[in-house]
Amino acid sequence: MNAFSTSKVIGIEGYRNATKGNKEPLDVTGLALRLQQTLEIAPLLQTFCDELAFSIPCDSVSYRNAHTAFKYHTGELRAHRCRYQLELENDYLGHIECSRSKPFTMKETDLIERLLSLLIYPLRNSLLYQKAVDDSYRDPLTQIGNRAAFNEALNREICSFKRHLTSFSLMVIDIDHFKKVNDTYGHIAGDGVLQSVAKEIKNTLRRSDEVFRYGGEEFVVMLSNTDLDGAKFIADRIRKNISKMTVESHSEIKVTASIGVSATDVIRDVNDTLYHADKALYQAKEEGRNRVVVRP
Ligand SMILES: Nc1nc2c(ncn2[C@@H]2O[C@H](COP(=O)(O)OP(=O)(O)OP(=O)(O)O)[C@@H](O)[C@H]2O)c(=O)[nH]1
Repeated sequence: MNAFSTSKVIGIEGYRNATKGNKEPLDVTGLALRLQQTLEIAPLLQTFCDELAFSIPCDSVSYRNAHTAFKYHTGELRAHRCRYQLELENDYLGHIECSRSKPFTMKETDLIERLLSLLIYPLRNSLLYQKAVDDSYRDPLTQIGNRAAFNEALNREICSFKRHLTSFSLMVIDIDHFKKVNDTYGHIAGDGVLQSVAKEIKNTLRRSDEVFRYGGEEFVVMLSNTDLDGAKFIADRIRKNISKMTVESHSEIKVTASIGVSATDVIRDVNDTLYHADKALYQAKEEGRNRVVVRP
């Protein structure tokens, strides 16, 4: 048997067409209210899937958003599928796909479209909310996490250390004589340097490690499950890579950075790890810059 597959773009027009002549006992108001109870995308989709399962037998439902890379999947994928691109006033809201082992009837796809039409407004609100949350944790210049994001990540690591003694290391990275870069080449060039440094640090790290812009020309790197030796090795590599990097559109600018490193220790208070990394940074500055100083 060949798989039946349908693909369609659905927006508010889809709703108007799908509701024409539909006799399904769908509690539109009740569902609309339930869908408005959360701004989190996963619980919203869960509510939608529960309603869908109640109205139409489906083996799987998956959602993905190509703009945010968010994915949601429930159930087991089967051969017969109907797939919709969700749009509202030309805003792309993602793709949703339902599957099962027997074909969907026209009446069923009409009902799916009706349900989707109830989903799209709450979904757009969720996506806008998620974007606002993401933006509040991101530095707009370098597109890496900001200080608020770092504070959250640090709290998570501190809790994990207290509960399971999982070690972590911190690196504080400060660009040397950055004021001189701004004074000599201008603030736009200075911004370019910050972007290049953020990119260089990110490219040097493993995927599991995170870099944040702590403020001004200072960055913090969080290395989970990494001891002091491992952190020093990575810090040396970052320092070297920054000193060799080329700043886009300003190849004449040479940049170096000083790095202070510290790690958790069972004897010392875990809350002081940042303080010690910062102290190590000051020592690196005092000792002549463009170097890594480790403070156990
Ligand atoms: N272009 C640009 N400059 C910034 C930004 N944030 C902070 N700065 C500049 O960063 C510079 C920091 O200078 P200082 O704190 O004196 O440090 P420094 O010149 O790097 O000297 P050392 O750290 O001692 O090596 C100041 O000139 C700030 O104006 C930014 O977002 N963009």
